[in-house]
Amino acid sequence: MIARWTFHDGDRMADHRAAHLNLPLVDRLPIFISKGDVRLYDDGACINHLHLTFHKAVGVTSIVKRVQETLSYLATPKAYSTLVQVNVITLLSAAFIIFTSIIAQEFLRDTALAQFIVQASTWTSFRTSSIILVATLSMMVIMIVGSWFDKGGPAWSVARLSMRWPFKAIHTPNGPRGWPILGTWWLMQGSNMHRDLAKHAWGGGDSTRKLMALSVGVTRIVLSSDPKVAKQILQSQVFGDRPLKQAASDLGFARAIGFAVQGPYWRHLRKIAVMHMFSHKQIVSNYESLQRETSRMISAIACDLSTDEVGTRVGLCLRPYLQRAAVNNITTTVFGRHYSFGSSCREATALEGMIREGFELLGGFNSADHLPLLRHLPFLPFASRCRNLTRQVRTFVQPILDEHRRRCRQGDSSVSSFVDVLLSLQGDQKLLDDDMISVLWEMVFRGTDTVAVLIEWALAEVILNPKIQAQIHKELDTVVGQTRLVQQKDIDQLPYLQAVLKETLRSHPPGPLLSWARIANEDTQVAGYHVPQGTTAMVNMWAITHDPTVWPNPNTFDPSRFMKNEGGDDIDVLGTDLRLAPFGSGRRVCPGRALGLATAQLWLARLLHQFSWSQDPDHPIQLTDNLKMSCEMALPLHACAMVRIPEL
Ligand code: HEM
Repeated sequence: MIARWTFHDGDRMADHRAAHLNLPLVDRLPIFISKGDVRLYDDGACINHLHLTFHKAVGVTSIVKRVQETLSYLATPKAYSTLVQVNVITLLSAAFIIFTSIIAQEFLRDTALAQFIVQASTWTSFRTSSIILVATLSMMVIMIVGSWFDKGGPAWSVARLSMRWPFKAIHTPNGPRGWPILGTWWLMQGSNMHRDLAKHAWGGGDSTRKLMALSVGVTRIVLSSDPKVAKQILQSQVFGDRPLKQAASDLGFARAIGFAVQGPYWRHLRKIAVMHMFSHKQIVSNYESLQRETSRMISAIACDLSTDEVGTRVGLCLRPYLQRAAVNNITTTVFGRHYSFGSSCREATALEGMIREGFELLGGFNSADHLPLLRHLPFLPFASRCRNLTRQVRTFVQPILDEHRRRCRQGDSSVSSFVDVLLSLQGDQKLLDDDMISVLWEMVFRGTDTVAVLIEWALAEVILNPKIQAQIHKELDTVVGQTRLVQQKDIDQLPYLQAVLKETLRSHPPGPLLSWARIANEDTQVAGYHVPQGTTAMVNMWAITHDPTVWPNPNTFDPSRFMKNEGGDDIDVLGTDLRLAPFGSGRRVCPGRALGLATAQLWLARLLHQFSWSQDPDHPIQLTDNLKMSCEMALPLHACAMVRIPEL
């Protein structure tokens, strides 16, 4: 490669090196250099080494440009948080100096040393720190007051200030006004966050429906509630990374598929996931264990069914059955192991505890993700909880890896679980143990609650709509009959059951905000708005699936909208059609979607084939959301069941 480049006066070296010459970045500061040391590389080898001298034309344009660059830097969130830190340090130093002079006066009294300390602190350090303090406080007050008047909250105000200086017209998205420093904090948490965000997006008209600006502390966010704009975000390479939350980072998830940054390592993991862990062959080979776990769940439910003294059926809380089956389903797939929950099995209890703790840490709102200074406060237990969990997970998973290795050495080369898949990788495909633990543990987190939550919602809707239940029973009896159990191969012949599941995914997407957000890795345009690098991008899938302009009568549970023979649209839910993309879309689409869907279809089919369900009069069903890591029913589903087809 022979690269030619004419440097113009005032050009930024760093940009040219990165953009045109493929040269290593030496400095990223927005400064203009007058002398340059340029090396040209071809395939890593230095082929030319030039010393260039630039002659700066000192004119009005270059001075304005220089001021503009400096102010742009000052108005970035990074500079803003530096300002806050300077302020805190200044306050502490001032307090320290006052304290020292008081002590000196008190203990050294009229000695020469005391007089020196008092004078020095009064006239030098104290004054200097006071000036810094007043200056930083005034800047903060100006920024805080300014941000109060700006749409989208303070993080957006800071970004706009940086982008628009001096007087550039940049089109940025609109959004609700935020509190100083905190921004629209109140909108970004709570069990109904997806609904609140949808109300704001719809309330602001077409522009905020397409793209709404929000701020939480220093985090600048854009949120889309429109299928076309959502597609633009999710399928773009620019939004191919995720913001690394403190929990994800402390739990080692930066080395797992969900949070690894786009690059050779992430591509390697995705390839392993697509080709080995979630390949059609692997999913088919899991059918047997899936059937076994489903049978165990159904037997447990059947075993606990009872009637009271007058023969009325007693209701069951279904959540524990679904959750435990989901954990076992995923642990047999991932580790090749089944756990006996509810017994005195210590491993099962530990596993349940770790999963619960992981959900709380990863699914909860952590202020330190948005105000990084808080991470340094020693009395917040978040970091130590993450460290404890990481230790526990390692202690739990490492022996499983070791045991699989031992079996392998003894000649057992069967590949039946994800652990086997990862251990069977050879050469440069091999992963380190710690990386394997992160990958496997992420699968356990992601694969566990989603399916259980989905089936709980599906059963609740079916029980509330007896006609729908009757139609599923009719379809099942026609296709499967009453003399055998549902098999995986029957699912294709059950279009109505599939439509019920799709309608559940539409009405109650398990990840209404697609769970984990994306981040812009460079400045870009979305829906005609400028979105700066580092902006967190979210999609409100719940808002899309409840938008009457996208789905007529969105609040009615109507599976026929997916039945072709009833005039419906049998759309693909795996990420191609953004009107219903509960598994996300693009390069970060859920790799476990086929497995998750196959599990949910079999569970629903078998639960409805083998039981007839009705409301528990003591616990009327309420369709209220509770958004945690996934969006579950706020009140767990209680229902009465009558056996239609016993476990064979
Ligand atoms: C009903 C079941 C499921 C639903 C609704 C669901 C939903 C999602 C969603 C919305 C995302 C984010 C996609 C995006 O950013 O575009 C995701 C990512 C992910 N899911 Fe699932 N999921 C399900 C089941 C599973 C299962 C069973 C597994 C694994 C065993 C799994 C593993 C993952 C992983 C590893 C990611 C991160 C992918 C990446 O960032 O590259 N999911 N899932």
